[in-house]
Amino acid sequence: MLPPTMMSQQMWATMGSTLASFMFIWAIIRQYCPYELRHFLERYSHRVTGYFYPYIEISIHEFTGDRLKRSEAYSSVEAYLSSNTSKSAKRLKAEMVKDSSNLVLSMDEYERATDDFRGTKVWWVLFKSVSPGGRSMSMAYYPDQEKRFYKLTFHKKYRDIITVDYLNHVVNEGKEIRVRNRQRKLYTNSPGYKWPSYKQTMWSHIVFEHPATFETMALDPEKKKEIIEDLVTFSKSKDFYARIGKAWKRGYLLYGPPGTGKSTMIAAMANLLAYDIYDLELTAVKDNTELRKLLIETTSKSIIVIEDIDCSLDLTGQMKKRGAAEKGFLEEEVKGGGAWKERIKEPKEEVYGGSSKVTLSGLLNFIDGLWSACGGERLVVFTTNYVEKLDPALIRRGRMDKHIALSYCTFDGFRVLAKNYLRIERHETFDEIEKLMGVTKMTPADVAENLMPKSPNDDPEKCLSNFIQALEEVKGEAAKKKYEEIKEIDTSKEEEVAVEEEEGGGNKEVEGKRDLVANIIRAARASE
Ligand SMILES: Nc1ncnc2c1ncn2[C@@H]1O[C@H](COP(=O)(O)OP(=O)(O)OP(=O)(O)O)[C@@H](O)[C@H]1O
Ligand SMILES: [Mg+2]
Repeated sequence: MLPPTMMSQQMWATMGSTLASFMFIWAIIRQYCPYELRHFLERYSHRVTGYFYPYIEISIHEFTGDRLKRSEAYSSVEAYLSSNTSKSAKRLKAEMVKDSSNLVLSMDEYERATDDFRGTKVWWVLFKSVSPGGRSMSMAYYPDQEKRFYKLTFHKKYRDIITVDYLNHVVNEGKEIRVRNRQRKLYTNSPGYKWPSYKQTMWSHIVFEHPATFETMALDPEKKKEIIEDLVTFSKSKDFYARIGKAWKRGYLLYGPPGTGKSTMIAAMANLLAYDIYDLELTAVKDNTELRKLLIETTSKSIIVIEDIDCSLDLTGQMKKRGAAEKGFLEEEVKGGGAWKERIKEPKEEVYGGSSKVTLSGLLNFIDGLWSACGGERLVVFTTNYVEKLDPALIRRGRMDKHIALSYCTFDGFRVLAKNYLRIERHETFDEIEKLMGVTKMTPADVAENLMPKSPNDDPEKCLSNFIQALEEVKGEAAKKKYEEIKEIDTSKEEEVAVEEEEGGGNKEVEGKRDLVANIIRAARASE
């Protein structure tokens, strides 16, 4: 059977005149007949037309009920049609839709578009009706109200396939298109903020526009490939997680010295998967109940981040006692670096009225309790400089499924940064740089800083020579430090030797050490 749009001219003419006569008679009846009769006729006229009109129509309105919220179904249909029917529709409109990152094309009003679903043809039309404005009883003026709705028309013999399968397909695909095109957000729970009762969410947000990608990250290529594959596999595993009965989420623990790219990697993850980020400031959370509320408000396709987890929560009961001892540990860890001193982190002050009552068990519940399954498709990422300080329960597999160590910059990492910063892939100085990087410890943050032009006239050659100089300095500093340490041991040993020699014996170990110290001093002087 032909659709209404494709009937022959003659059929249209016959139908048109019948309809006109019918409308005329109907107008007279409406005016003169009593309400009961009119109501009866209205009910049965639909049935009568149903006998000779073999099409079914479904309307999807933009606003329903109180007009406060746009209908989800309408938005999904709009997104679906914008990508699927833009080829068949001839009049389209382009708009910058709220929360969308680019121009969105959609069918213009009264435009018809066809779609094909498993060999079944359907027709979509966007209609607009205007209800006239006027004055209310209080004489306040209210404007004309435009109501838009999509009308879907299909033959009645396809009722089941269209009302169930096709509509589901349209809504699901439309939702996915909306997620893909949306403006991504960076959410945070502001510390100490008193949430007004009318405010519906505990998160505040800005548009997320971090430029980091895995391509621009200085990371061992094998490791990079492994992490990307892990993330992409996760994002495509909805059915797998459902089959094994596990909530669709995955925990990542990123650890390493400051400036090795933990925060940068989170931004790269979000950009790879087009996820939002919820940056959770744990010390600003009053208690476990508030933590759960925050969790419930997060949406799917997002990364929940807790940075410096060791500084955020008294996981071992030792947080306040830490300090100097850990600083010492960290200095040991990053002694090869330069700018690390400013980046050493103190345990964070609790900001919620000075008494955050979030406990370890509250946090464990947050990660994998019953509530954690709400929303689905989420990554939970913890970062820390002190992985060994964390409670094993917190980071066991299943909670933090993947542990990623980020460390000092390798030569491969340097090459990525040289390509990003200087647009150089190969240079005669690279061999020397490779040798120097083999014996020094420099974080990617320091490498990046040293590759930056220091004046407007610095060309890539100059930046590379600055970098080599910085590597030499780090090497010299490390050698000096080693020398100081050995000298210290040596002095104490010398005292022992003096006693032993007085007693008539020699000490081979100390003699060996002396040679080593002499070599180190020579190396340190050479590098100065
Ligand atoms: N692996 C990397 N690749 C590219 N750039 C990096 C990398 N690591 C660090 N950087 C650069 O150094 C800066 C600091 O890095 P980032 O903030 O990610 O370090 P971090 O590991 O999170 O440090 P912290 O432990 O102090 O939070 C970044 O802005 C980035 O420019
Ligand atoms: Mg960081």
